[in-house]
Amino acid sequence: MTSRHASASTDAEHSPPPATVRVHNLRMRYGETEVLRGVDFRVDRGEVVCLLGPNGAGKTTTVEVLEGFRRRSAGTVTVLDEDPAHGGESWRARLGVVVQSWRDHSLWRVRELLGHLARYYAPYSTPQRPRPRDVEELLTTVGLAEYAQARIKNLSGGQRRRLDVAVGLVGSPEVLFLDEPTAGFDPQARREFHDVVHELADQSTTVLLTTHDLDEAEKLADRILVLAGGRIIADGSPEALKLRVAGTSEVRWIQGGRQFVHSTTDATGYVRELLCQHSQHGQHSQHGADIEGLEVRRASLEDAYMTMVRTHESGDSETAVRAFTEEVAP
Ligand SMILES: Nc1ncnc2c1ncn2[C@@H]1O[C@H](COP(=O)(O)OP(=O)(O)OP(=O)(O)O)[C@@H](O)[C@H]1O
Repeated sequence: MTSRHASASTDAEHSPPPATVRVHNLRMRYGETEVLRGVDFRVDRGEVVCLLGPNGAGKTTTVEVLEGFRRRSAGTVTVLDEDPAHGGESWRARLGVVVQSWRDHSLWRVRELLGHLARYYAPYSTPQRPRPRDVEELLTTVGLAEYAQARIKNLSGGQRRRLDVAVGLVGSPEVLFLDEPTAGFDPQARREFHDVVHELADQSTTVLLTTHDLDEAEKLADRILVLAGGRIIADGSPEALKLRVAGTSEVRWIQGGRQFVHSTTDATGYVRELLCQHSQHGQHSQHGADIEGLEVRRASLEDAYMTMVRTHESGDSETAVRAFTEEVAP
């Protein structure tokens, strides 16, 4: 556990901070497909929250709705007490955004682009939050000082991503949305980025980021949200989620040539039931195949998450939501 997590929980015990982000019954439909089916969560001021979920779960969609870039199908959403669908320029200036792919301005030089964006934020400066951030300092913070004069098109993927992060930070945002910010980062850049996020949180900046990296989520997040099957199926601190799965085990077996995995808090009972059910059906049962390769092991957070993802990807998202909610959700 980092000191960041410790101090956040101590503060929260004394006075709950105001919500920066409120999402209630958010729904999003693309044509016939309903991607978000009633998403509920809140993010308090100064919290770092990681949104996890398998590919296509709707993480980017959710973040884009919060940023005001995408109009939701239904539900109530506020960010800094405004509905993002109607947020004006002064609201937008209080937000920082790092999108997943951003490929404009390739002929600009790094310092030139940041300086240009910085000027946009100057009218929105307040005594509590001077805007913009100092561009030279920011270049150093994100490790781009020696590339200040480079043209953006000549940056490597990881350097480009560092610039994306700098663009998100230049306006000294009160809330920062980051969509897979460390994709393409080398380990050093990743660690530096984690330090930046910890500093932001210390300055009461609210951070919502998506990632596929559970290790990163565990290091950064005060709270983890897991989105699957169109809903938030787990919401808790990394420690709380780990504690909840610490008592669970994973039962794996092969039947009819297929691998099965089930998470349970009662591995013995589950295995007994599994074998009994099977022997009742007998060799000529409708299942028709023996259980082989039976294995029981204690599940980690990653195991539990992967079980949910596998079930989800097999097309049985209702079961995935149910299974993971039973085991993990608070
Ligand atoms: N503009 C769009 N029109 C139609 N379908 C879309 C659109 N944008 C996203 N989708 C679909 O909505 C679903 C959710 O996409 P989204 O990008 O929000 O998921 P994600 O959780 O961010 O995925 P990943 O982890 O792969 O980035 C996907 O099935 C995607 O194909």
